[in-house]
Amino acid sequence: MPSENAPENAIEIRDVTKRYAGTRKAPPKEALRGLSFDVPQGQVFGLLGPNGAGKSTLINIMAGLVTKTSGTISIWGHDIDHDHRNAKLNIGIVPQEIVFDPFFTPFEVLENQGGMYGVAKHLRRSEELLRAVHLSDKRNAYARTLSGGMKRRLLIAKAMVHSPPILVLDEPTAGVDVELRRQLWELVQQLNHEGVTVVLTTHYLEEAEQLCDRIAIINHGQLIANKPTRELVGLMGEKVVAVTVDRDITALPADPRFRKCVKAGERVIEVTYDKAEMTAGQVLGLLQDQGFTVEDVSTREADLEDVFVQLTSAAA
Ligand SMILES: Nc1ncnc2c1ncn2[C@@H]1O[C@H](COP(=O)(O)OP(=O)(O)OP(=O)(O)O)[C@@H](O)[C@H]1O
Repeated sequence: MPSENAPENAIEIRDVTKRYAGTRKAPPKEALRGLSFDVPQGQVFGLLGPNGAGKSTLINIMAGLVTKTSGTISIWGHDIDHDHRNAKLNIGIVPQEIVFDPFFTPFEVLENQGGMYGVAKHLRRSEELLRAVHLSDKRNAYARTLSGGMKRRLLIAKAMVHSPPILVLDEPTAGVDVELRRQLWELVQQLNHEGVTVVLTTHYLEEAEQLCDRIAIINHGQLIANKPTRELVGLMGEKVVAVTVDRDITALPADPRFRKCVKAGERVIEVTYDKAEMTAGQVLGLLQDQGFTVEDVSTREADLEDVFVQLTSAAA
C-alpha cells in the first residue's frame, strides 16, 4: 500500500513508441507513437481506445513483457529500464487472459506468487486477499474448477500479493456478466479507497464513466484526450433529443446547428446539439417546420460514448 513518501504521479509515461517488426505476411506496425501522460497517485485512471489502439501494448511494456522502441516510463518514481526491480515491486498487473496452473488451489496460487516476489512467509497476505476477493470458501479448490468470474478475482488477488501501490487491470470485466461486473467494480473501488492507484482499460464506457476519476483516450497509438471524467463527459456541452414521429422516416431533417442527426428506430430521430447554440424546443420546431409530427420526446446529456465516438471518429 502507498507509503508516506508517495510520488505525485504513480506512473509517468514520456514519448513512448513501439514499433513491432514486420513479418513476411505483415508490415511493421507503429503501435505507440510518442505517448506521454501521467497517472496521478491515488486515482482510478481509465485507459480507453478502440480495438488495436495500443492499450495492451502499453500495459505489456509496463509489465516487462514487451520492449518499447523508445521513450521512458517511470513507475512510482522508478525508471523501468534503469531501476527495473523497484519499478516491478510497485506495480501489480492483471492480464487480459486468464492463465493459471489448473492443479494449484487459490491459496497455493497466492503463496507461489508471494514466493516469486520474495515476500517472507510471515508477511504473506494470502488469506486476507482471498477474503477480499470473496474466495475464502474456494481456498482449497483446484483453480480449474473455478468459474470464469472467480478466476478473474483470483487474478486480482494474485496481482496484489506484494502489496503494490499501483494495480493495472487490462479489461477486467470483458465477457463478465452484469452481477459479477458490479462485484469487480466494488473490489476496485475498495482497493482504491485503501489507497491503491488503479489503472484500467475497458470497452465498457459506462464502467469508465462510473469508476474512473480521469480518462485518457488512445487512438492509433496516440493520446487524443486526457481529462477528469466529468470534464470529458461535459466537454462538448452536448445534449441529445430523441423524437418519435408519426410515420416511418424516409429522409432525415437537417440543420447546420445539428451536431448529429441519426435514425435511432423506425420512427425515432436522434438529434445531438450544443446546449450553447440551441434548445430542445428549437430542435422540435425545426422538425415540425420540415414536416415531422412529433409524438414523443426524450432528452439526455451526452455521455462518454458520444464523446468517445466523436473524438475517435474525428481523429480517424
Ligand atoms: N506482437 C505483435 N506483433 C505485431 N503487431 C502487434 C503485436 N501485438 C499487437 N500488435 C498490433 O499493434 C496494435 C496495437 O495492439 P494492442 O493489442 O496494443 O491494442 P489494444 O488497444 O490493446 O486493442 P484491444 O482493445 O483489441 O486489446 C494493433 O494494430 C495490433 O495488431
